[in-house]
Amino acid sequence: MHTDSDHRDLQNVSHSDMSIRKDLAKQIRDACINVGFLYVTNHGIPEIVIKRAVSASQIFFALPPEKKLELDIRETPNFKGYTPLLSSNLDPENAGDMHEGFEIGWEEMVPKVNDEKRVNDGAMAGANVWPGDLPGFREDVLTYYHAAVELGRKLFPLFALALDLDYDFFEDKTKNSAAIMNMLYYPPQTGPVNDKVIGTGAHTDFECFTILWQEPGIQALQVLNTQKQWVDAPPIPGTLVVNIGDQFARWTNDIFKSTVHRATNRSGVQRYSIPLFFGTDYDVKLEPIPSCVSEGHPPKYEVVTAGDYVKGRLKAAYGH
Ligand SMILES: O=C(O)CCC(=O)C(=O)O
Ligand SMILES: [Fe+2]
Repeated sequence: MHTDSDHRDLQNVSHSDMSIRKDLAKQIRDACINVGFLYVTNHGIPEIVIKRAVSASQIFFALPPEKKLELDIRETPNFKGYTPLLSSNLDPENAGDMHEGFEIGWEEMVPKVNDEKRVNDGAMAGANVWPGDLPGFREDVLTYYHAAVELGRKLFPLFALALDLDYDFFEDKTKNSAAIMNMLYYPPQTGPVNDKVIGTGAHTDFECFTILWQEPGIQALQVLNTQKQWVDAPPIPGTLVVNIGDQFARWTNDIFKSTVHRATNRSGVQRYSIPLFFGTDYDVKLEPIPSCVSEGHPPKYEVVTAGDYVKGRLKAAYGH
């Protein structure tokens, strides 16, 4: 999971020469079909943007509990805001996830009166909530969010090419704002190891793909390989992790692998991570791409809209 062959250099992600883009897509295809996880370099998000978002996260999670609970995710429509420790649970076998979170969806940096993107969020509509007295917090978090969304928008054409589709196949399906970002804080877990209490329980992500920043120097993320062994996916400086989620498994009738993963922080120090989950627009139906279906490989999944699907999965994770 962390050899050079798992790295994809995104320098040419939007190259004007389509054959160069197709070469890159071919490399991505292997990772999508075989492991569902890859590291990307030259991802284009400036280090300072990452740094500011992480500092903002550290300051937010250090607030007193009652301040954070003013933004309780259980009190907002459609999963925006603060998740206290142990109040989400991604693996029903577990007692709850040993992390705190702060979740946001699409928002313009300068709020618009009629933000068309957000208005079109349908099943997932609901404004972000922000702490009142943290100067610069919203700006630092949204700056990272927009940079990561921009990266995500460049990756959709690459995934389309990796599936032998036109590069713009997902363009009319990704016009709105189906990008949820979750800033995560994992307190150190020391003492006896209890397999039922881990940072983020074993799960697959719900959307098309995830772009994950993880704290350098701390091993926590693990990926389940085809032999059902947990393989470490350590943070690698200068890279981001990109992994396939269940919407892509549905689009591709399981040709792209949405791989089970989990995270636990046994490092003895605090850990932060920031996944950003990209889906197709919430009103788009998750239908298998024709070339991924055949007589020998019939459709595996019932067709649902992306919004209903994500909402259902979030409800299960947050228990409301
Ligand atoms: O914290 C991490 O490294 C992974 C988090 C994750 O998998 C998730 O939130 O879906
Ligand atoms: Fe995940």
